[in-house]
Amino acid sequence: MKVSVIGMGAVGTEIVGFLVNMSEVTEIVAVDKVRERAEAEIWDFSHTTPFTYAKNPRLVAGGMEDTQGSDIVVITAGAQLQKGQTRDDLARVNSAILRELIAGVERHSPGAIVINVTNPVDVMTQVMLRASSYPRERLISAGTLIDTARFLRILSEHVRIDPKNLYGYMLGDHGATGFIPWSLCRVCGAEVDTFCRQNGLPLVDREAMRQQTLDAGYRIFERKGNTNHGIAASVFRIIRAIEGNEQSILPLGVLLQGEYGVSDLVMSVPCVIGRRGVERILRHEFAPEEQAAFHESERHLRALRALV
Ligand SMILES: NC(=O)c1ccc[n+]([C@@H]2O[C@H](COP(=O)([O-])OP(=O)(O)OC[C@H]3O[C@@H](n4cnc5c(N)ncnc54)[C@H](O)[C@@H]3O)[C@@H](O)[C@H]2O)c1
Repeated sequence: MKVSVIGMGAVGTEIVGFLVNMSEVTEIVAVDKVRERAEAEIWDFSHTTPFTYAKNPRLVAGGMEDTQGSDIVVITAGAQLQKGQTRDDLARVNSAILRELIAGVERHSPGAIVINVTNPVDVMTQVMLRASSYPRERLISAGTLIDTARFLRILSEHVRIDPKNLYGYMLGDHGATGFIPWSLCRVCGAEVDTFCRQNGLPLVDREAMRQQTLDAGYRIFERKGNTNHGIAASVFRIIRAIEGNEQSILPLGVLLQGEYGVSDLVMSVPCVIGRRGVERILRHEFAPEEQAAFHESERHLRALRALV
C-alpha cells in the first residue's frame, strides 16, 4: 500500500512517524511546499529503519507527481493562524490552498482514499469534495476521532479503566459544538452511571466532561503551539482500518445526504471503515437532547461553510 502525506509540519511528520514505525505500508511519500523540509524529515526517518521492526517501506520526499497511484492521501497542508487573524480568515486562506491542492491529488491518484486533517476540517473537506470528483466515501475528514480519543481518555481517568475498554464518541463538529451521545456510551458494557454506581464512583458531570474534552486541544495548543500526537494516532487508526479492511466504527466527517436528517453537509457521525473508505454510515437513534445537539452542530457548520 502506498500512502502520501501532504504537509510535513507538526502533524504530517508525526503521521509519517507512525507509518514508518508501525504500519505495513510499502511506500510513504512526503510532500511539502517547502521541499527541503520534506526531504529532511524523510532523510531523518530513514535513519530509524535499521532499528525498527516496520516493513522497511520505500521512503520518498518529493512533489505531487511522486504521489502518483497512492492508495491513501493524507492532507495536513495549510496555513497557521497568524496574529490578528480570525479562524474565519484562516478558513478562507485554507480553502484557497486546498482547492488547488486537491486538483493535483486527484490528477495523480483518482482512486485514492483522501483523509483531510487541515482545519476547519469538515468545511475544508466539503470544499475539496466540491472541487473534485471524489465520491463522499473516499474523501473524508478526521472529524471528531481526536475529540473521541480525548473524551475516552478523560472518562477512563474517571472510571479508572483502560480507555480501550470504553465505548463512546464525540460527534457533530470538531469544534465548540461537538457533543457526546451519552445514550451510546458504555464502560465495560455498562451504562456510565450504572458503572459508577456499582463501583462506588461519583457520577460523571456530563457537561463538565464535554467541556473538558473540547478544551483539551486548546490547552495543548496554548502551551506548545500545535497538537500533533493525538491527531497523528487518530489518522494512523483510520489508515489501519482501511489497510486491514477492518469494518471498524470510527466517528469521521462524511458528507451527509439525508442521514440524521441532514443533507449536503460534512459532519462527524459513526462510520464503518474498510478498504473502500466509508463503507456505511451507522444510523443511531439519538435521545431527543442528543438530536438537538446534533442540529446545533449542523447550524454551526453551515454558518462556517457559508464563509468559504
Ligand atoms: N483535524 C484535527 O483534529 C487537527 C488537529 C491538529 C491540527 N490540525 C490542522 O492540521 C493542519 C496542520 O497542522 P500543523 O500543526 O502540522 O501545521 P504546520 O504549520 O506545522 O504544518 C503545515 C505544513 O503545511 C505546509 N504547506 C502549506 N501549504 C502547502 C501546500 N500548498 N502544499 C504543500 N504543503 C503546504 C507548510 O509548509 C507546513 O509544513 C492545520 O490546519 C491544523 O489546524 C487539525
